[in-house]
Amino acid sequence: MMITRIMANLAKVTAEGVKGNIVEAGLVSEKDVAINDHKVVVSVNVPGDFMGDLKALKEEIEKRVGENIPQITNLLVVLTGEKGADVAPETAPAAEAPKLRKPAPKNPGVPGPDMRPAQAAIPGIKHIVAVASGKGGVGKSTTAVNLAATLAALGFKVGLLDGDIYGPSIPRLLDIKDRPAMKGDRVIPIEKYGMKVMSMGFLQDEESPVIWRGPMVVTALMQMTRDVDWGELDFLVLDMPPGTGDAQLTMAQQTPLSGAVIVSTPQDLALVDARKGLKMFKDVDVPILGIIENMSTFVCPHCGKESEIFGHGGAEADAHRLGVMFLGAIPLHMDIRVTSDAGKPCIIADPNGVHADHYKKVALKVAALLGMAEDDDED
Ligand SMILES: Nc1ncnc2c1ncn2[C@@H]1O[C@H](COP(=O)(O)OP(=O)(O)OP(=O)(O)O)[C@@H](O)[C@H]1O
Repeated sequence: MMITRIMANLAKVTAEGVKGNIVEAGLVSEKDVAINDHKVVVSVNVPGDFMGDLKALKEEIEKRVGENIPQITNLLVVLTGEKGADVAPETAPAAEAPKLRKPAPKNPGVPGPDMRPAQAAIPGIKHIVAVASGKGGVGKSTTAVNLAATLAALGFKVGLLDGDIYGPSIPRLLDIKDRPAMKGDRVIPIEKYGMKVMSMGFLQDEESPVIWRGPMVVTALMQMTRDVDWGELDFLVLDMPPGTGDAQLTMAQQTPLSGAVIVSTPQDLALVDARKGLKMFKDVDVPILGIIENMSTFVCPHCGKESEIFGHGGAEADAHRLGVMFLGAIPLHMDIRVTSDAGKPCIIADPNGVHADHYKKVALKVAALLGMAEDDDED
């Protein structure tokens, strides 16, 4: 079995101040190795008192893991833990935190071995905006893709990161079948519709998803945020995994977010799900930019008549009651689903259409809230 051979290879790695090898010392065990087909992700937990050279340790692990296992086509080694986290952000000196973000709470109470204070900003990226939802299926990814593509069409430099590594849908929503290239040890994002896009989906097969465990989700995402050659960006739109579990919470805490946008359907907003999303970001001190109501009204594709199936209108009031901004409403419309399925955001499929207009309003509001545009919309 491949896992046995990988563990044997890992047991060949020793590190300064670590007793025996890294397996014996408990830095890595079978549960830290994810194998998907021919792709392997190894997450190694470096203790806080480790005094050795982290980069050398990472390189040594990278060199050893694949020895005599030619079947491995992709290998991702992630150092986690108090110390290990220092190795990835080589490119991230103590830059100024995004201006909206308050300093990290001293004791945010986030569980997990790789808990650290909020990250330093990533050089070159002005704002990272998380798109989140309290639960799945509300159209979060569709909204993230449309928001990012619209910002790009408005002239901003935009990256889109699919953080939904459990079920990455962005390759499908943007009809991307290419695999990203590497430049040195950095991944070059795929360019599509004027955006730079990165997704775990580019590295895995749709049929056989990787089984991720909490801490690995976070470290994989951090690598995708920092080890990708994003260049200069005004916005990096981060499509979060749906829900508000520990992985999402840690992710929200460890990514230098300028703010979060919550996507909700009208019926969920009145319920607890959207509130959970809000609470999650508040708990880790990430500013909530506002709520986008998705599938707000139903527009009949035959007669064009709008029906408020879910009682549209309450969402805005609910948002205000919850003390957050209402960023706009996107109707439930067949065209949005059809163009998404065809891999085209609305702004590309019909740049002057009514749906593109809805997303433009939302995108401008987000940009304005982050000080990147004037918002002349009255509401
Ligand atoms: N405004 C809309 N009008 C019509 N269809 C929509 C709209 N928004 C999303 N959809 C459709 O709803 C489905 C779910 O959307 P999407 O995959 O974006 O949801 P999600 O919240 O990201 O789901 P997941 O929980 O899988 O991450 C898709 O088929 C999408 O095309």
